Amino acid sequence: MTGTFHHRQELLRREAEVQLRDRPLPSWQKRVLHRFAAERDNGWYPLLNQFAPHTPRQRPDLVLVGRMGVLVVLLREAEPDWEDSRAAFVWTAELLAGASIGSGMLSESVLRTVVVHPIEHTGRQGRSADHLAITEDELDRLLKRGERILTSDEALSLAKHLDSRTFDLTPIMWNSQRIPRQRGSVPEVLQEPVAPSARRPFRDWRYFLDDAQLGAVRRSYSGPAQISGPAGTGKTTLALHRLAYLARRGDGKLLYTAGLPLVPERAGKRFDQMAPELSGQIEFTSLHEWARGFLAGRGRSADVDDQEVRRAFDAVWSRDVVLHGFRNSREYWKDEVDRVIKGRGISTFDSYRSASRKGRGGQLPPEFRSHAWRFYCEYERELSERGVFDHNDVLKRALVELERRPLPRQYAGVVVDEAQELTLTGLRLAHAISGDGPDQLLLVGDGQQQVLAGGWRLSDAGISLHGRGEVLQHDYRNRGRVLERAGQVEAINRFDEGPSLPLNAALPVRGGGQVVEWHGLEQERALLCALLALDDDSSAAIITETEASAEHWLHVLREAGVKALPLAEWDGRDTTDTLVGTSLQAKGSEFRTVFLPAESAPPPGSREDRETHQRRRLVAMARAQDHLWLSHPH
Ligand SMILES: Nc1ncnc2c1ncn2[C@@H]1O[C@H](COP(=O)(O)OP(=O)(O)OP(=O)(O)O)[C@@H](O)[C@H]1O
Repeated sequence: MTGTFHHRQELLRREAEVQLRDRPLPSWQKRVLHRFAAERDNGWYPLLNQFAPHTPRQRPDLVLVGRMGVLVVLLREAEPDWEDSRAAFVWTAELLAGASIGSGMLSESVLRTVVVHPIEHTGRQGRSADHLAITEDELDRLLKRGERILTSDEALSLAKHLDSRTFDLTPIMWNSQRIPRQRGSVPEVLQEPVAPSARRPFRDWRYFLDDAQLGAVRRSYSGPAQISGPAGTGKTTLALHRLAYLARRGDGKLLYTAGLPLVPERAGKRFDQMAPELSGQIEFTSLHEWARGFLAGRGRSADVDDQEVRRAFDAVWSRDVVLHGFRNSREYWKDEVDRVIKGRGISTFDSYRSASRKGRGGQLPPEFRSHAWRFYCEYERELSERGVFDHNDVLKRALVELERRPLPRQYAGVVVDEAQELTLTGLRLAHAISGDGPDQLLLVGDGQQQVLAGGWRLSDAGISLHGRGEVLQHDYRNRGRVLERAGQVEAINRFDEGPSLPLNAALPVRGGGQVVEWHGLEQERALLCALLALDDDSSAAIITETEASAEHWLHVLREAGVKALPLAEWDGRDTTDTLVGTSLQAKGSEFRTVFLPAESAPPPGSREDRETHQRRRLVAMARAQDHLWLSHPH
């Protein structure tokens, strides 16, 4: 078979020689092209630039499409400029925009720029942030090694798509009207089965950005900018692509941070899948972690003893008699201290008396403001007597330290995801890290998904958008029925910064989906049956409102022998375990199937509790891609 295989390759090579005979290409480039053409039977489709060898500097000489992806090939004697190799990549990516494969779309991750040099080239070789540089004798590295990320049909449809989109690329050794059958001589190693794209998890990142997303990725913003849009519209996706775009420009380190823990780590994992070669240029960390690391770097201790902080608060709460009378909720007063007083950086009673309590609903009568202030002062005293500080103090200290002595080298750009969850101090800190320069700060968020108390105006932090905002509308995550159901949740957006859209105005990209509304007495049994009946091992999660309920379901699953993982411990990696956690812990994630069991917690009393409850419910439902299982109290 090997003999036949080589014979066949030799025939193809000769056929290519004939086809390229009249092209005035240097002989080394011809050798490379013959080699590529000889791979036709192995499912590679070459498209040659019609101007080659006088290809414009910023265009590829050749695009090669195969099961290992789309190669943007530059045949160059010398190392191309960074801008040229990037421009060739972008040009090809733009041609591919809108190309679909099976049920999915493509992402930049299938594209790779490769610079091929003549054999005698002695300059830089190997992988750079932007491309792989090899010499002509190393072509096997491209053609034989590497992960197969497309099926043969997908590769063919992409090659055809490219052929139909431009006259600049001409198929060589294949014709989009008449595709030669692949021969039986294909080595077995190339015939490994590839899961049909329909069954691949949608989060594979095999898609290109839509026009609105792509525009925002590339736009040059003269100052801070904002991306908003309902759940599932690709805000994080866009932010990550923008980071990749900025990283490729190579102006320095970038920061992705968020107003919530877990989110940056999961985003980092997504980024690794998308552009692993750029991961080293971007720091993924929560704002609190960033502040702790920064203070530690300045020789200042910043470790928070959560238990001691809790004890300090509980000591004050247990002595209180007045605030209980206004609202008997520890969480409410904890939020007042954390998210309003400390979160807004209020340091005198006078400023608290007149402070906006944005996002807190209901008025707090003046006498209660003074009690709340006294409560706060006692809490501060408790903290200092115990020799500890809380998370707000860490952010505040970092902010003060940064104002005292700015970063020696600024980030080339800062993305703040889930921005609606930041406190005002958090926002000020993010702004102090990024500065106001062009492309320095990108705020990403959706007020309808705000799950933590509080709020602010950008102007409170001295940030001005001047219309630099984009609103996304196409929901790529939730199938039609899931989106319709989640959109019915009355989740009020109290976060009125910049333009926004509610979930029920989002346009589903994928129809169908399934919503089960379960009513009955034996919820545990029903949920377990539905979980076990899932026809595949794609991702599933049980999302609850309270941590106690999450604990309960973890226990139920484990008792039933179902492998379960707490969402709080999950970093975003693929897993076949069922994930269990609260809607807060589910932020920045998505699952094929989501279960929302009914909970026995007392119904929320105050208006703001009810609103928060509804927003959390929306967040939970909007994590579901295809199936949503809702249980209703009997
Ligand atoms: N242009 C696109 N084509 C196909 N899929 C896309 C596109 N943009 C985003 N997606 C996919 O849609 C899903 C949701 O994207 P993403 O998590 O970025 O949304 P989001 O707006 O940040 O959501 P949320 O606000 O709920 O966190 C992801 O699976 C993402 O890969």
